[in-house]
Amino acid sequence: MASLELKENAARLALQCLDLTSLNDADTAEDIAALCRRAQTPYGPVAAVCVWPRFVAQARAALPAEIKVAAVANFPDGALDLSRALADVQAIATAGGDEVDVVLPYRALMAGQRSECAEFLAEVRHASRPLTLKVIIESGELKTPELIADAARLALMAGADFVKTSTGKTAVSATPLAARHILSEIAGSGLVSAGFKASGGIRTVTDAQVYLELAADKLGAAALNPRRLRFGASGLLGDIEAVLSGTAAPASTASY
Ligand SMILES: O=C[C@H](O)COP(=O)(O)O
Repeated sequence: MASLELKENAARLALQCLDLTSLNDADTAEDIAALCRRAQTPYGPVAAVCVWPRFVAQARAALPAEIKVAAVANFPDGALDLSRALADVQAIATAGGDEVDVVLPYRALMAGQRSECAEFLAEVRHASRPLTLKVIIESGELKTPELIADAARLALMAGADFVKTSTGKTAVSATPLAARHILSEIAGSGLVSAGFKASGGIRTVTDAQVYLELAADKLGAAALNPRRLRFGASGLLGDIEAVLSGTAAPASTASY
């Protein structure tokens, strides 16, 4: 298949799997209105928008049901603060949100508080049902393959629907290496409905192609859909649209 066609296919998949994100401290209602307009592109809808809990009701009212509204909990610091996380979950659910992206207390995990983290996730999972739950493990801070794999296992054992790499607020966000470790845990879990979300620093279709290839390799090509794969990104949509409108530079290489 020609590389340009592969890149267009990647752009289409990335669009279908995109959690179009705005998580700036200074976000306003006008910013979120603009985000919701951007979510409905000439090439089709994104999977979801991802916002602060205080914007969930506005986003839900502005969007068709096919576009999910995700919001963040325990974000971005990932404190071991269950009451705050549960308050975020409650706010998201009450406002009509569809999906919760909760930050794992990753510093607590690094400090050896594994059972506390498991309990935290179990409580968040319980409180967030029936919403989709994504657990942000902050792989760039965990750093080692062992901790990244263990965090992914904890998320999956708690019943997370997705394991998500990053908040986008730390020095290192999604990396292909971290993605490989997380995808291996998802594949090894045997949970055929569990998915992967790459987030933070993904700006181009070429960036996204790397994760599409990894997901296809580890989970199978049938998993390249928004039920199993998401991209969390604030800046990727522009390049997706450029590729789909034919104005982007031709792809160099791609295969999956
Ligand atoms: O969850 C998604 C991230 O916060 C987005 O990060 P980004 O602004 O680097 O795309």
